[in-house]
Amino acid sequence: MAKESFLTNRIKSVGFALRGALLLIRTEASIKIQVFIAIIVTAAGFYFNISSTEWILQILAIGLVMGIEGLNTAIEKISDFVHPDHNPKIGFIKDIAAGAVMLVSIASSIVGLIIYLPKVF
Ligand SMILES: Nc1ncnc2c1ncn2[C@@H]1O[C@H](COP(=O)(O)OP(=O)(O)OP(=O)(O)O)[C@@H](O)[C@H]1O
Repeated sequence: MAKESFLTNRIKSVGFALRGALLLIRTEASIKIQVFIAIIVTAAGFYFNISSTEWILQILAIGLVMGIEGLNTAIEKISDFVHPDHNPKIGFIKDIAAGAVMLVSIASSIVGLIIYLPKVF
């Protein structure tokens, strides 16, 4: 059987990644909240006519939170798959992954406050 071309493989990988992103948004409650916040701050960006630099920082903050949330979800799924029972080590792994989401969420919230507080007050 002929090997698939580099381009075909890349296109397939993009398809798998898109399916993963859609699955994440459809099935995970926390990412739904993050998508909602992303829509609100995007609307705020247009409303307050933020600068290009502010858009770049806002888009990076949104992407970072959602990306880390995706990895956190993947870690939770792997943990539940390899060890479905209660286990302190699994709890520790899940707590660390959740901590990573919290760290980027705090940083992103601070970015949002720095952008919008001076515009509102
Ligand atoms: N198998 C387990 N063994 C020990 N502790 C666990 C286990 N599963 C979950 N926990 C504890 O419960 C917490 C929540 O885990 P869970 O998998 O329910 O994530 P979640 O709250 O659904 O996360 P998210 O809201 O991001 O989907 C973990 O951070 C961990 O402290």
